[in-house]
Amino acid sequence: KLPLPPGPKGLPFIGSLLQFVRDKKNPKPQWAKYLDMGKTYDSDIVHINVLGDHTIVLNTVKATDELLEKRSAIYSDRPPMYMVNDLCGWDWDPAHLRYSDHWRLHRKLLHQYFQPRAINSYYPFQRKEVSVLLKKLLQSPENLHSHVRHHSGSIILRVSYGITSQEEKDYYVVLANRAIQGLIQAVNHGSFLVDFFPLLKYVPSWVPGAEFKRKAKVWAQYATELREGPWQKLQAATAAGTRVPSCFATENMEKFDSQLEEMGEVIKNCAGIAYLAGSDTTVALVLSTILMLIHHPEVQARAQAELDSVIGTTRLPDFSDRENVPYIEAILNETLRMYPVTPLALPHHSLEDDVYEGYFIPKGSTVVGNAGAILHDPEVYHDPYKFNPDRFLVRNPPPNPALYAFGFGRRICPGRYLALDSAWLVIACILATSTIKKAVDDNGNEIEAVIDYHDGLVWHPQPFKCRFVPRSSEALMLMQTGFENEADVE
Ligand code: HEM
Repeated sequence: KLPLPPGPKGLPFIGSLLQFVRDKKNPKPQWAKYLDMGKTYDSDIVHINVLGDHTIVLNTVKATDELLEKRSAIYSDRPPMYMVNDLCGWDWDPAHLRYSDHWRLHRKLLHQYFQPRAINSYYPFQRKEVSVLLKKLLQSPENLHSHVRHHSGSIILRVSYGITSQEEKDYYVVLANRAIQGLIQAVNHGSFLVDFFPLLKYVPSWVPGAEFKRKAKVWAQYATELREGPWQKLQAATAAGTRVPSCFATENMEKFDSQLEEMGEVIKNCAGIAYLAGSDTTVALVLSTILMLIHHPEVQARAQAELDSVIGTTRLPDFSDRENVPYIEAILNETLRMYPVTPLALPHHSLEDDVYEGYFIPKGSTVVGNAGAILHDPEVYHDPYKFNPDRFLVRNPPPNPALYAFGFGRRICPGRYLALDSAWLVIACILATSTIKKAVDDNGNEIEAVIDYHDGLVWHPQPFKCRFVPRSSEALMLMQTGFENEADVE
């Protein structure tokens, strides 16, 4: 008998479909639209009904803590996601699996390999790839976005599949990027009617209006290539007796040698999602940080002063320096707060009827933790639209944004430590060696690096240009040589 949380009334039957889900005219990102909706109804949770499908958006820490964390036993499922899973072939993806023992098997494997205790064995690959990146930024800064994508992709391909050849890394980075573009569109809850009318998936693709089926066919092909490509390559190398360096796939195949019939698929799925998730998200974090630094030369100068005084100018910063240079950490935290990579995380799904603050939440609701709203909540982060790394360096700092920027409860991102390590080393090494400046055109005029974001599952800055100006001849040398000790790391 309790009311549903407040939200737009919508039309009979179709609910808010036209009014909200398809609202393309409002330029605000989706997380901000949800936040506005909460303000309109003066509630920290809102309910949206589309064709009888209930979406509940949680706009505050209080609501996500209570439901997604404390009551995680009933909020850790995923919605069925017909477009992306049934039509685009992503049903193997551990991030989309229903809350079950099958999901737990995947989660355990990922946790063991990507937990904080395990990830320092990947430092050598991260140092090696930063060395490659620094050299590229010096030579062709105009290709910044591609360089950063290849940097993140190369690390995760090495860690997941033991891929070391540059040519293969480059090939698979492109392949992942293509698959991600389809996934990002297909996964967005509300973009395709088939998510509300599952029977539509049986409509033949030649029927007028079945454009979604034709798109799904192309995207499914990319999804298959992503999952099969590096995996088949690894299997062929193993069968041929060619040495594959130790990695997630080989270590787990050895560990589960006697159970490969059951575990082979699980290992393959986990390697696939690590490859996918690690290829795109870290890129967005690194690019957003660079963009913020271009706009805040005073922040760069302060970070460089800290690096110089703690590390000196004759070597690159390394992971062992991390706790001694808190300002770099604060810059990353502040970027993650202002421009969270996944502002709406991934949707959860409720397994039982529930009640929150007198509101009824029906079983089977899609539940969205609005990280974007939380990270811009003035009650938690004072003056939230101002870029201010110092907020994290006071005696009682606000919560670390990583608590919300990587999702919630039992589905929280297992790759978060790896991602933060990779981004930290890139930013620390760039700042130690160069000053990031606006690019200049042929006439010597500065080109504005516009802060503009592509809204979607992953919040990417639109392409922008800049230059990396070495801070001294010593710094130039460091950019050219990188971490010399890691040059031979496989
Ligand atoms: C800046 C980088 C990253 C961000 C912002 C990010 C964010 C997220 C978010 C928001 C979720 C959904 C959590 C939820 O449902 O509440 C997630 C899930 C996941 N992420 Fe990440 N991620 C990042 C990097 C990575 C990396 C490098 C890996 C590689 C291991 C990874 C692997 C996964 C997996 C496997 C899941 C599915 C978890 C599950 O459903 O149980 N992520 N990530």
